[in-house]
Formats: sequence, structure tokens, C-alpha cells
Amino acid sequence: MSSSAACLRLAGVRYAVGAASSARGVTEILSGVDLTARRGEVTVIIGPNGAGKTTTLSCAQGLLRPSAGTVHLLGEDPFRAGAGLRARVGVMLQDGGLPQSVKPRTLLTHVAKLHQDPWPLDNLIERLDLSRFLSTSIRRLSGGQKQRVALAAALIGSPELVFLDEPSAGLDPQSRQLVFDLIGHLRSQGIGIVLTTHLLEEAQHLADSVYILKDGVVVRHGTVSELTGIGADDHDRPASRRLSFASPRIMTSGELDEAPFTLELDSDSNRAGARWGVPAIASPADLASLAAWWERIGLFPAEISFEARTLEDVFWEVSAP
Ligand SMILES: Nc1ncnc2c1ncn2[C@@H]1O[C@H](COP(=O)(O)OP(=O)(O)OP(=O)(O)O)[C@@H](O)[C@H]1O
Repeated sequence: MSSSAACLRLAGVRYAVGAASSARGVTEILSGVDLTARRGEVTVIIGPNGAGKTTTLSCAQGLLRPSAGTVHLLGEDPFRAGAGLRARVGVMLQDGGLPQSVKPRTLLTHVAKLHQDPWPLDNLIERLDLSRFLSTSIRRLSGGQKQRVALAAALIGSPELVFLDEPSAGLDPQSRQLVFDLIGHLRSQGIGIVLTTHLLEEAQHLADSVYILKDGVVVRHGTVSELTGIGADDHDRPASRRLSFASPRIMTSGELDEAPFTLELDSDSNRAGARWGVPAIASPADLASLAAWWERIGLFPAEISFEARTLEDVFWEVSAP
């Protein structure tokens, strides 16, 4: 587990809307969320639509008051804290929330003046490649350009912690890389980063810590390797992995019948060089019995590999209805 200092802690956070007296009654959107984000780490929140990610971020930022539980943002209750705390936190909203008629340079210069120790503007312009549209009003910018301006606006105050709601949504690969590089830089500077995304490959690539939300609760959390290395049903049972191997020759049906596991043919036909998959290798003993079978039939695979479980696999397991 990480030893970096926590910059955000949610404990048992519940958030409900409606009133018991109304026809619809009370709907609980968050049902006890526990989450810790640390300085110098990227904490990624993922989950299906409606899982409660934005509501969690809103409670974390002090925009919504939880109906129960506690939130500590840089050691303070964000719902009660004043402007001093807000100046230490950067927020990039999903829809940008930018003033449409203003030009990015004017906006960023203005926001920089509100902070004691702003990020040098030229450096931010270079890192996010903003120079070509600094003097175009925000209304006229493309979606991806607006995203980058919104990110710059979240960072210009040199925050200690930033919240990024889907920071790379709608960005082309080049801009996405700029954003990834910048997130890497923030991390190396000891800034805490809390982000939501629907792009699981991106989550896997960026995250130090992942929280999977479903129906208003955290259903799984850990590092990517902890999550992808743990079984879906039992936290103490290592997950089985799919092994694939290339056979240097055609195997007979008798040889295949002797195999200790059900094999799946991954290529078109059982020819020399064909790839076979063994769906569930769960232990070294399973590997040994596979090797013993190869020895019995005199087959030395040309290539063997494990197919790594991804965050996407874990996501599908936990988000199944
Ligand atoms: N004020 C509200 N009144 C009623 N329902 C609400 C309110 N705010 C949010 N919800 C509901 O709570 C659930 C969680 O919403 P939230 O926006 O936090 O989800 P999300 O995980 O961010 O979703 P998405 O991935 O679609 O952005 C949704 O079903 C939403 O409709």
C-alpha cells in the first residue's frame, strides 16, 4: 500500500435526494462510499453510467453536502471551508464550464491573478499546445481545444489536488498524449490527481489506484495489478489466467482427448503453428499437468504466453447485472 499522504478521504459517504413525504420518496445515490486519494498519485474512479461518479466528485469538492459520512479535502470539510481551500484545489468539469465569449489567454491570465503562486502561463501553454488558439473566443474552439483550455484553467492556480472529470474525452490521440504527459508531470510534482474516465485502457495506463463504483458503492478498489490479479468471486483466490500456446505440428484427436484441460483452437484449423488456448490455468500445478501432457505426447510448444487480465475484464465482471 502507498505511504504518500492522503489529500482526500471519503468515509461512509451517503447522498440521497427527495423527501420521505414526496410521492417518489428518498432515492439514495451514494450508499456509503469510502475512498482515499494520495498526493503524487493518480486515483481513477470508474463505473457504468449512473454509478455515482460525478456525485462522488461533487461531494468530494464540497459542491454537494453528503447526507451521512465525512469528507476531508486537504484536511478540511470542503462543504464548510472557505476560499482558502478552493484556491488549493483545481477542478476540470466534464462540460468545461468555461465563459464562452472570453479568449483563452484572457481567461487564463485572469484566473492566474486570483492565485498567489500561479503556474507560469507560458509553460502551461506549451505543455497543452494552446498557442494557436489563445486569441480565439472559447465559443469558436473545437471540443478538444475547449477541453485543453478547461484543463489549463484547472491547473493555472498550481493546485495541490486536481479533479479531472473525463479529461481526455473527445481528444485526438496527439492531444490525449499531451494530457497524459501533463498528468505524469503533476504526479511527479506530488500533486494529487482524482479522475473519472470511461476509457478503461486509459485508466489502466494512468492509475496508481482504481475505485470501481456501481449503484452508489465502491465494489472494488486497489492498484491495477491488485485488481487484475484477484478473482471475481473470492478476494483470496488467485484468478485463473488464459494460456495460449503455438503447436509446432498438427495434434491428433487422440492427443487432444488426453489433454488435462479443455482446449480452444484460436486459429482457423489444427495445422502446424496453430494457436491453442487453455482458458483456466489457476496454479503452478495446472501448468505442471499441462507440461506433463506435452511430455506424454512429445510436443514442445513453439510459443507459450499468458493473456493478462485487464481492467476491462474486471470492469465487466463487476458491472454485470
Ligand atoms: N439531483 C438528482 N436527483 C435525482 N437523481 C439524481 C440526481 N443527481 C444524480 N441522480 C442520479 O444518480 C445516479 C448517479 O448519477 P451520477 O451523475 O453521479 O453518475 P455517473 O456515474 O457520474 O454517471 P455518468 O457515467 O453517466 O456520468 C444517476 O442515476 C442519476 O440519474
